[in-house]
Amino acid sequence: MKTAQLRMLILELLLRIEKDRSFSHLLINREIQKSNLTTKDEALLTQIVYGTLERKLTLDYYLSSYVDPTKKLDLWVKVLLRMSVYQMIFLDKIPDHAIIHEAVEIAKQKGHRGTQGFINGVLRNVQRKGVRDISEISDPVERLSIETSHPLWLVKRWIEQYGFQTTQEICLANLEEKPISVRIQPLRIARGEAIQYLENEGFQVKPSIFSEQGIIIEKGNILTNNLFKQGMLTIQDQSSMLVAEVLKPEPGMTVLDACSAPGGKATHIAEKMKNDGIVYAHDLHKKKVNLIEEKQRNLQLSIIEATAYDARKLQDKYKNTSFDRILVDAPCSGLGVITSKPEIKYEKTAEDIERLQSVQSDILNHAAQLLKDDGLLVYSTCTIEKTENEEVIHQFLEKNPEFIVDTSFFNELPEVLQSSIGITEFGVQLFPQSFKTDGFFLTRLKKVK
Ligand SMILES: C[S@@+](CC[C@H](N)C(=O)[O-])C[C@H]1O[C@@H](n2cnc3c(N)ncnc32)[C@H](O)[C@@H]1O
Repeated sequence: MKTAQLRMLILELLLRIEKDRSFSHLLINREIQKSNLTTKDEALLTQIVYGTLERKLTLDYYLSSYVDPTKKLDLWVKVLLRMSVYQMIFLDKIPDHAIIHEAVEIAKQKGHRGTQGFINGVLRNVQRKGVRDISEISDPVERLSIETSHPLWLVKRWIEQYGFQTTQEICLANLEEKPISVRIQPLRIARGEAIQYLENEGFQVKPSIFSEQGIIIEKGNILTNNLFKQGMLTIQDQSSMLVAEVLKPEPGMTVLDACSAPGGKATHIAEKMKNDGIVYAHDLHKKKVNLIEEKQRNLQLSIIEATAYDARKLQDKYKNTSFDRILVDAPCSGLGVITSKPEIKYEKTAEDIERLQSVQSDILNHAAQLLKDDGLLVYSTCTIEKTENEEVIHQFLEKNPEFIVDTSFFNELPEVLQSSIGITEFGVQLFPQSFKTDGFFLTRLKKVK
């Protein structure tokens, strides 16, 4: 693909993410599959799209020296300036004059002469005079917000919850690349065998400490690998692998997965059950239920029965059934997965967090009534918000005094994990900076005997 064409494609992708609130990773993957890009172009596209998104507030701060903030700009002009400045400041692959030339060429195709001149002028200023120094921002909280490109309200909220230093670590970790991790399908391949195979294929990998099924891929494209294509491996963040480990499902059990799509954890549970027993997997959205079925097929499992159902009404469905194990992997703000989905930090609001807490509590309250007396229930989310985690559990325990947090699960975690993360009276919160995983919360509940 010609350079100008590639830049135009990047601009269009960024515009779609801005306008349609599309998930960047889904959009990029789809585009890569469709466009037949070379590996080099693929890497450049991914880097510029993610980088521009990740650094949006920093880039706007840089641009504010040369663009009058009261001037109304078309969205494409703003995005084109951002992606150009991103390349000029954060990448050293392409010379500034080439970046400016390409931006002006794009402007030629999309706008009129005035816009070309404007874009050329702004970028030439950046080239000649450089950008504003962030260290000039005197307020440390505002500085952190601009430096790491996290909205001020979110930074303030995290500082209230975790203090300045942890918040700074969270924000910085959200800008770091996170290695992909995969889970072996243990009924089809052993971890050692998979590691050997991948190493022979030129991959750089290492075993995960989170789960005996986990492998971290440090180098190599797993999507095109045969083990992945044949369903011997599935992609899953290491933090998510903890869920089935902590739930401890056994062969022959009856398990409920209340919020299951796309089935990452349901399939892990089925693997741990040696594909013997039954996992009732539900999701609110019918379309998403297909994803659970597809994952089950790919991994050659058969005990998951997936149907669309609102988890807030589970008691109506299972009037005469109770479960050995229940998983509530609740819908959440996703503020723990900003590394892979940077747009989340700009899109979520404090109101979203409050609204989600009410859905989470509702689902947990309903699902928990279906637990057998000696059963175990895991509640998890991929967010670092106490409102969606600790507070949900706190309120649940107040309403349901027959339940307690089964803190013994902490001692079952790998020792390295135990020594680096803490458990509160409500559960375990993983941060993205601790192990290069998603930010993730989980806890295990059981009934008082
Ligand atoms: C965190 S995701 C689940 C991820 C899944 N457990 C996995 O490991 O692949 C939360 C899911 O809850 C679903 N959901 C949202 N509201 C729901 C409800 N009221 N009942 C059931 N599922 C719901 C969403 O569609 C979403 O797929």
